[in-house]
Amino acid sequence: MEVGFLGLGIMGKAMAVNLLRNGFSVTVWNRTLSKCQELVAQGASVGETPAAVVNKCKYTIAMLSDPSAALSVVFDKDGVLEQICTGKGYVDMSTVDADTSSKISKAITSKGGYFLEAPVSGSKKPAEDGQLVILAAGEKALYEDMVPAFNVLGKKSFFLGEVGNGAKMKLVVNMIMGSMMNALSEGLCLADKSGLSQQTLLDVLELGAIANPMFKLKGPAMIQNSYPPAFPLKHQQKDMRLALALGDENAVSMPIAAASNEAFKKARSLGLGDLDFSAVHEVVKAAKDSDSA
Ligand SMILES: NC(=O)C1=CN([C@@H]2O[C@H](COP(=O)(O)OP(=O)(O)OC[C@H]3O[C@@H](n4cnc5c(N)ncnc54)[C@H](OP(=O)(O)O)[C@@H]3O)[C@@H](O)[C@H]2O)C=CC1
Ligand SMILES: O=CCCC(=O)O
Repeated sequence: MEVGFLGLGIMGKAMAVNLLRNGFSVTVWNRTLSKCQELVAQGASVGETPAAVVNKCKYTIAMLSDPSAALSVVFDKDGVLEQICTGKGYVDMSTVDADTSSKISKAITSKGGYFLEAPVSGSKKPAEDGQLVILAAGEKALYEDMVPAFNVLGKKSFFLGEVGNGAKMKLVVNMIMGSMMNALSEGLCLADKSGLSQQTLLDVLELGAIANPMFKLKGPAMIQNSYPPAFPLKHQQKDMRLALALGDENAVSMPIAAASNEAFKKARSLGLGDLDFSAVHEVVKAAKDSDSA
């Protein structure tokens, strides 16, 4: 199966490599074109523009940072829209809001193309290991065509119906995740300030009802003030912002998410946006230090 792949950031690179390793023929494009070279070394071809990739491939996947990037790659000069046509499919796996996804869907389908949104749950390591959870919605026939690729990229795919449902599900999941990260950070601070071992707290959590892979993976590094980026904090803040907007639209009060968003925003303002989202711990710690001063 030949696929195009647009966007070789933390996630896109790992996903494209996985497709190559599993026998897919992959043509890649990235805004910073030099990042394509690592993929070429692993057997990929390069398209000079998104339009060139779509022209070459029946199916094109995108994994881009945010709504503005997702729109730009489709609508700008040399973008996807210039070459999409009947018989071609476009699969956007970026985390965006439902409105962005709908705009892209309408544009693609107006040219006769098929559109699927397919954001993912799971981070850098699951992307490398083909263990993502895929939250697809849109054109069912395209979903079925993509099953061989989704089986390589993920451990489970959901088809959630009409365009927007995948985006919304992803935002709900990440809203919960961002709030959980803030709760873990506060817990680590509380343990520390009250004379308890943070590592022992993690050991206790791991054995109880709220054990989860995120606490297990991120907790030990947080204790060491280490935040190597797997899921960049700037993207988590974008997801909190988009989830809060979804809450506004539906009149759902989300005070916990709103407070967490403020902490992520503060972290961004301190220049921590490119670190892992667990770096919000620095903001939570600083607040606790100033409270006790
Ligand atoms: N990291 C993670 O754990 C996860 C991330 N996601 C989501 O996946 C998406 C990608 O995340 P991730 O790989 O971590 O992000 P990165 O920041 O590592 O990569 C972002 C990608 O988007 C490209 N890009 C940014 N702006 C533009 C633009 N205006 N036009 C064209 N391309 C652009 C970047 O190109 P360039 O190299 O030129 O900067 C890069 O290829 C995001 O929506 C994120 O929320 C979903 C699940 C997990
Ligand atoms: O959007 C990012 C999700 C990260 C994760 O699921 O671990």
